[in-house]
Amino acid sequence: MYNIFNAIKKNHELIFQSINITPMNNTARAFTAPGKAFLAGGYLVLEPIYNAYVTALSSRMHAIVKNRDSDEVPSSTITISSPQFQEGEWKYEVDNGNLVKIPTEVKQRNNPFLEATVFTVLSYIQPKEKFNLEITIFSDPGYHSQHDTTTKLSVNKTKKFLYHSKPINAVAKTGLGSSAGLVAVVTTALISAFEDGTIGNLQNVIHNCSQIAHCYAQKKIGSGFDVATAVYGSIIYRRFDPGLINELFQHGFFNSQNDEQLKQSYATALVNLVESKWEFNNTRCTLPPGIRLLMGDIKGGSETPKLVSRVLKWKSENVSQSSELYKRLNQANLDFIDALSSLHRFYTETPATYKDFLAYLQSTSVAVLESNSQQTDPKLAPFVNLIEAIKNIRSNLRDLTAYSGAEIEPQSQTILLDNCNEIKGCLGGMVPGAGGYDAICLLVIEDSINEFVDSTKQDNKFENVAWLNLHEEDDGIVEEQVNDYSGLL
Ligand SMILES: Nc1ncnc2c1ncn2[C@@H]1O[C@H](COP(=O)(O)OP(=O)(O)OP(=O)(O)O)[C@@H](O)[C@H]1O
Ligand SMILES: C[C@@](O)(CCOP(=O)(O)O)CC(=O)O
Repeated sequence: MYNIFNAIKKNHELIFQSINITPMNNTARAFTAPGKAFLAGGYLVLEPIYNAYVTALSSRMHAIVKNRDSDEVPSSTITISSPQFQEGEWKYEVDNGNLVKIPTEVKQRNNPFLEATVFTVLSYIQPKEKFNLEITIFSDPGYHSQHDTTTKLSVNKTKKFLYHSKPINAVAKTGLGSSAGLVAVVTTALISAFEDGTIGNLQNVIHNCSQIAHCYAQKKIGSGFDVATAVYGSIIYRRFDPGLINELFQHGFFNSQNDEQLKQSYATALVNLVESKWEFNNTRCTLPPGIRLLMGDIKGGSETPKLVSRVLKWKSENVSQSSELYKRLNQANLDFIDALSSLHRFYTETPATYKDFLAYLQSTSVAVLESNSQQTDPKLAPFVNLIEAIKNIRSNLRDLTAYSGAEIEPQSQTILLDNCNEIKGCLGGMVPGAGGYDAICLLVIEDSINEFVDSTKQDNKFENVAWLNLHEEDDGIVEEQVNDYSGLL
């Protein structure tokens, strides 16, 4: 009979054949993973048939991992510190003979995302030798409120971080996906501590482990767009089958965590899942040349789980109305994705003409273009299609708001986005992700961005918006220079 366990083991050994499972002493490596702006596909992306468009950001989560002398500790230890936050240290002591075990923090400090990451990676790799790992986390300024902070720079001034006076749970977030970035970068740091190669060939393993750990920490299976973006960068994303992870979480191990046989079969199921090929879309993308993402943090906030459960309830109770609306919203999302790729083609084929049109658009606004739509130059079509797609995404999200009662594009956000459309250089904007009162995302012509921001500063229509100092950087996980963190570690 074909022995599935041996097949899995063989594959596992193949993946790790270049990996030295004993951590290398006193070496350090640094990695970063980006935050996200979810431009198109919210709600629909919960189903594995719809594509979404997610942009990776210049705000990144950092992890520097060091292998310390294992003789310094009584048993294998992972110490994770996040020095920008009060009480930001979590220490996990584990037994190499018993790694398929949910670790407890030595001082009972709870960080479900770190706990889930340590649990998942150690159950997956099961290092045989004793280890003593030290991981330091930093998050770029965009992730959290900048209120009540002090700044520290690295010696060579390439890294700048804000230090908060409170613990992580008491500091307001801006919604860039801090937990997804954290899980992805700590997963990478942990896996890399046991290998001596580059991370390129481990990207899918890192992604799958991170998705499993993130779902485990959240106690729910979201679409995973934030974790996928943290690993792969800006992507057109269609989710994986949620059944993959559901099945793992229904394993008997979670009901009887001391049963040796269940531990073994859980580890086998985990290895199998991490190393299998997941069906999902992670096609790389990037915004067209000369077009910049501008994100505004809004005073106020919304809770994604509440919005999601309201939409899902309405959807299940209104099957035909919801399927028609989903169809229209999906078409608008696909038109948005198509418009962006036609702009890339336009630029590649005739860069000079593309730049001329961008310059023309700098002198006008979406509101003016809409009022003159009859006279618009037909050559402007690729840009007009983008503007039109954004308009259609918004009008369908407003319908979703009205039908479901979930405040996805509430009236104050409609007014704000319409006001942005009055300003020269803005090609339109939307409520990102689940929407609500958290944020807005705009596409603005790069050369107009300073003028755009300045004109909003003098206008009280924009008093509730704080423009975030970030832009698209389309890379996923990358390895950084450890020296760039000197003075901070
Ligand atoms: N710099 C950090 N250091 C330590 N833990 C962190 C850090 N950033 C995030 N976390 C962990 O992630 C949790 C926040 O995760 P949560 O999913 O609530 O927010 P988020 O991912 O930023 O949300 P959103 O998807 O809306 O952006 C924190 O409570 C903490 O456990
Ligand atoms: C509503 C949803 O589709 C997007 C949530 O996005 P955000 O966390 O608001 O950026 C949920 C999900 O995809 O998990």
